[in-house]
Amino acid sequence: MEKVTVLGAGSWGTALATVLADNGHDTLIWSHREDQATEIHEHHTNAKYLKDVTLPANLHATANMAQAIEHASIVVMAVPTKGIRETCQKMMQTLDKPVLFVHVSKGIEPGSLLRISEIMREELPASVIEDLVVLSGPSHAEEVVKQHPTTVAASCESLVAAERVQDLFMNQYFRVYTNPDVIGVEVGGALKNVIALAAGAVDGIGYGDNAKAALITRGLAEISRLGVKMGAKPLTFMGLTGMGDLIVTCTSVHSRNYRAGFMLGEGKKLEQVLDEMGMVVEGVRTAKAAHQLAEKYDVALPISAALYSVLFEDKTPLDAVDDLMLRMKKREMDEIYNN
Ligand SMILES: NC(=O)C1=CN([C@@H]2O[C@H](COP(=O)(O)OP(=O)(O)OC[C@H]3O[C@@H](n4cnc5c(N)ncnc54)[C@H](O)[C@@H]3O)[C@@H](O)[C@H]2O)C=CC1
Ligand SMILES: O=C(CO)COP(=O)(O)O
Repeated sequence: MEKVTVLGAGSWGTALATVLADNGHDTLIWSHREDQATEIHEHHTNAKYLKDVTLPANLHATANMAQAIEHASIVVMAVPTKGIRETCQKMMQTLDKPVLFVHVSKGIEPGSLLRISEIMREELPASVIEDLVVLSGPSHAEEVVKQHPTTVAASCESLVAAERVQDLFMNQYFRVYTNPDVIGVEVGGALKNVIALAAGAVDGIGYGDNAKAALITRGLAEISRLGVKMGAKPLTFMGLTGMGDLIVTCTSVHSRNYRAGFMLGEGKKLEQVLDEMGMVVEGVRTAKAAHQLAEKYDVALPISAALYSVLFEDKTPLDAVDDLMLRMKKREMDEIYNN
């Protein structure tokens, strides 16, 4: 049995804490909100994020970071990308021992263009990082808490650390593979949210399955093209954290990115969409990062660029699709890895 603290009590932090508690680990979840910690600890619910779910009785919660850190030999970082730096800084007020970190967030920081593991290594001294493993893949919280079969990958250069995380989470309904390609896993997880916003938008416009299949396929091409330039292995994008997560996010009603995109396609403005969602829509910030990454690495990311113009340049989704369809002629395969 391991002593695990999950930082972040939204849908994903709570669902993963449930898996850990189901596996018999001594699991504590930390929320930055006192009311939410109390709800989880005393009532075994987290109603805003996981409706009609009763959490395991052996899952505990706190809003006290010092207590959360004191508890842990393993820390799971499950806050949205925007909160990663702040949470690391809060943690460092008390953390003075090495722990194994697992992060499960999917984003790239605009401006710095850092992946989550890079942000964490920037904020945390090496002396407190025993190892840092990424856990990612096609995994909606709403299905995990129902114990529906789910597969993900634990990614770290150290196979020993990746296997420890594999053992920590793995059970009958939650299957974990290992993958040493941290860059590919993080880039795939972050960029699929941008494509999912676009997939939601084409459905919101009222277009059909042909358009969505095109977005998924060409979306994977542009994610791979960028990822390879950033140092990822091409094959990773064919796996769970690439194609797998892209499929689930572009096609599931559970996806906040897909649902936000759908509303954009219906003609709603971004601000209104984000208000209505009330949960994190990671693809919006990552679309900004993608825009900057395209320039930095000199890679064409046409779907991400079209989405960016809808989100931040007031282009209508219909016009953005027209622009994509009328781009200059291309060969399908030559450009995937050679731009
Ligand atoms: N929901 C899902 O099924 C999955 C989510 N993820 C990723 O997990 C990460 C977290 O997402 P969710 O839990 O789904 O989001 P959510 O919107 O359901 O919950 C976010 C939680 O983080 C808290 N929070 C916001 N800012 C914070 C900060 N600065 N410091 C501490 N806590 C803060 C909120 O109060 C809330 O409890 C995201 O990067 C997401 O892409 C990954 C796989 C599946
Ligand atoms: O990453 C996810 C599923 O693997 C969750 O996606 P959303 O953030 O779009 O809900």
